[in-house]
Amino acid sequence: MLKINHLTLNFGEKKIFTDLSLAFEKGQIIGLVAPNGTGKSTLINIILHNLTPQKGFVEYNGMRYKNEHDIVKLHKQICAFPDQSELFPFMTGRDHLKLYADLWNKPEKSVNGIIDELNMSSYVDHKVETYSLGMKQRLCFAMVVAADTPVMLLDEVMNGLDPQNVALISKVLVNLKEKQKLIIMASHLLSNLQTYADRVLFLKDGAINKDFDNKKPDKQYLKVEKTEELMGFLSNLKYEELPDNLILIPISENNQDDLKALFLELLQHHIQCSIGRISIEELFDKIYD
Ligand SMILES: Nc1ncnc2c1ncn2[C@@H]1O[C@H](COP(=O)(O)OP(=O)(O)OP(=O)(O)O)[C@@H](O)[C@H]1O
Repeated sequence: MLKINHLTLNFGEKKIFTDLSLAFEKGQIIGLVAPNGTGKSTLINIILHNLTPQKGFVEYNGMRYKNEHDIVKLHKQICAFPDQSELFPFMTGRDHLKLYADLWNKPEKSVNGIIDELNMSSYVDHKVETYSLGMKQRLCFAMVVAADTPVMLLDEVMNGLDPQNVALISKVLVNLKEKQKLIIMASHLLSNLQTYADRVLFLKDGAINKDFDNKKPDKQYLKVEKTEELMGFLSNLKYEELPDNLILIPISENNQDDLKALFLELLQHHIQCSIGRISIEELFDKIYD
């Protein structure tokens, strides 16, 4: 569906992405995770064609940003979460929603359903200049919902929201995913990604350091410290390696006899291990420590 092919982008001497390739499928929530200043917004801006990489290209269903015609066609398919500074203070929230529905050729009446779904009816007919931070944030999200594009790019959508509104937006995100939208969200709210993201990408040093499959957030792993001795016992097993020498062996994805054999080796060689799930927060700490 959406692909990023061999992307390289530098700001002067500063390397942001080096030969980065990624493919995304519809009907998924993708979490984009990294410490401040790593490149999450830059990646979103490249997908939107606000930034042109030095090398590589973005592709959506075979279309690429080649000329004005392609740019318009692609922008019909991709909508980004607007920045609050892009809102017009003297317009109402409803005006903004109608504007986005209109720009993306969506029926104006869809706006009423979005207002109800996002619990905005008490303020949506007031001017934006009277809104709190969280009310504006909900409006910006509602504008993306009104555009109703197959790809939705959400940079820090949960910023400034109270827990009830985080839960509300998360519920709408799940509905959008069920309608086969591709949702890419850069976020620092790791517990929220843990619950809702299907896949979490950890950006580091110009590349994806970890592409974590989070479809089964309760998946159990056997966790063992990486040593030369241990690696000798893993030949038949599926495992993942984390940057700080931790080996994760997914229990449900391995043959039970192979796991039993590994347990015996661990016992005989006095190698310590533990069993449990791995959280996005734990991965974050390990990758960026
Ligand atoms: N237009 C620009 N010119 C020069 N450097 C830039 C530009 N835009 C971003 N950068 C730099 O690129 C790096 C990545 O920035 P980016 O905004 O993508 O980070 P981020 O991961 O989204 O951070 P945050 O979590 O703070 O939003 C930063 O070091 C930033 O200073």
